[in-house]
Amino acid sequence: MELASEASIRITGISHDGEGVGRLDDGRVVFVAGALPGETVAIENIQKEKKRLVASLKAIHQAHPERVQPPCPVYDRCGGCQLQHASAGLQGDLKTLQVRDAVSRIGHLDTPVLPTLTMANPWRYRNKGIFHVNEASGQARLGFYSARSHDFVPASGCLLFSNQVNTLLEDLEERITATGRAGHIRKVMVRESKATGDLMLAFITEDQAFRLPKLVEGLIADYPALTSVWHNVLTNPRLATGRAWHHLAGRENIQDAIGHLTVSLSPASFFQVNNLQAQVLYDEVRARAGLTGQDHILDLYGGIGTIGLYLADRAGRLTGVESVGEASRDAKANAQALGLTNTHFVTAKAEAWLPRYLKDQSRPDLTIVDPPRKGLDPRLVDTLIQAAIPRMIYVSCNPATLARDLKSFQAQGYQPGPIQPVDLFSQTAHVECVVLITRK
Ligand SMILES: C[S@@+](CC[C@H](N)C(=O)[O-])C[C@H]1O[C@@H](n2cnc3c(N)ncnc32)[C@H](O)[C@@H]1O
Repeated sequence: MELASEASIRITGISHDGEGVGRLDDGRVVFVAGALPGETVAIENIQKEKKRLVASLKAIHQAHPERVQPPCPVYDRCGGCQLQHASAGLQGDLKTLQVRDAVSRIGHLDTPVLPTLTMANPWRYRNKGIFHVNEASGQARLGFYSARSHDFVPASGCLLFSNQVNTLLEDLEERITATGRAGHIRKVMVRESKATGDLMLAFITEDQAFRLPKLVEGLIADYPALTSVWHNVLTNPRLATGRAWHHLAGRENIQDAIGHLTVSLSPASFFQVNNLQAQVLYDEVRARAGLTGQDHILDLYGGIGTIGLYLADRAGRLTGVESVGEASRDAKANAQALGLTNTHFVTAKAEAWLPRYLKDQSRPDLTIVDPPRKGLDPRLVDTLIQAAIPRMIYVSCNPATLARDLKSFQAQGYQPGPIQPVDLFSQTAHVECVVLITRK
């Protein structure tokens, strides 16, 4: 439904999706992609989208002094980045604002939010990407979808990936086209080790079998850096990848590193997408951990064990809990490779596992939680509170659910310390946060 054609407004805030936020003359809030706080802009196509008003940016009357020209040629169409029109410094300030807004508006908390730790060089940092395969007039292209749509945008040459990955993607477009069977492949996943330069590639299809073995043989022969190739079967289109992984060629795992920690990971395992900033994030965890060398650390939502293993030199004992079996197995292998004997990794849902564990084990000295965007399961929050867990470090990739969960902890006698945002996702609206939560 279109409500008014045009208006001129002042942008006063930033949404969690990176849109500028302002008000129409009648006081209603409107979200404008591409507009920055402090700017005066002309907007058009003011429409209701779900429960909010959105508008297109028509012209900028007064630009933010740190507005920059987005370097990506498809930025206005691609849904991957939202903040390329802001300088790197301004992106950090906007993320700090986003976190402050979530903490006060959703959490109703006065917890301080520290300035966001940003990257010195905020480009070509991503170590993983999932690209849609699109076929038009017989030519296969790899790319992303526009924001909130299935409009395909070609993305070979993406500035968040290395030249090596972009070269592979461009060549892959030609090779997939040459098979004449582009429709067989829905997506491809690429992982690049920032430590070794090795590449892992996965072809994602709806079919149970992968039917282009010659494509794999050719790639392995021509790309020495391509050390691992997989097939993933995706039957639920709402997911990024399916549960079934079949090994096609090369090694099963790829090695990568976060700071001093070298790890091995399989294709199904979660790994922070930005190695350099993951180290900054983990150092922030370490700075809050207050470890004595004897402590028992519980690393919930542990992935391949990286946070716990990063701290293991200062721990007496480490228990990791992760719901994806492949990731837990990687965690065990990683601990073994490091020669650690004081670690234990469990495949389980943290909310189901913790109550059972606490029945016959003493409370951990430090509990780390690092959930996906939906935040902590309410049952886990209840268990942590009931057990009077003394010290927790919450690592979050979603300020809104972090604020919601902090509110629950604060209401039950916990004190969140200052929140440290870390920018692991430069050019996008996403931000990671670390906070220590102690029992009063
Ligand atoms: C944001 S990642 C963090 C992983 C790890 N801490 C790191 O820094 O790489 C969240 C992890 O939680 C896992 N996960 C999701 N739901 C879970 C649950 N209910 N219980 C345990 N782990 C879960 C995911 O598979 C994923 O590996």
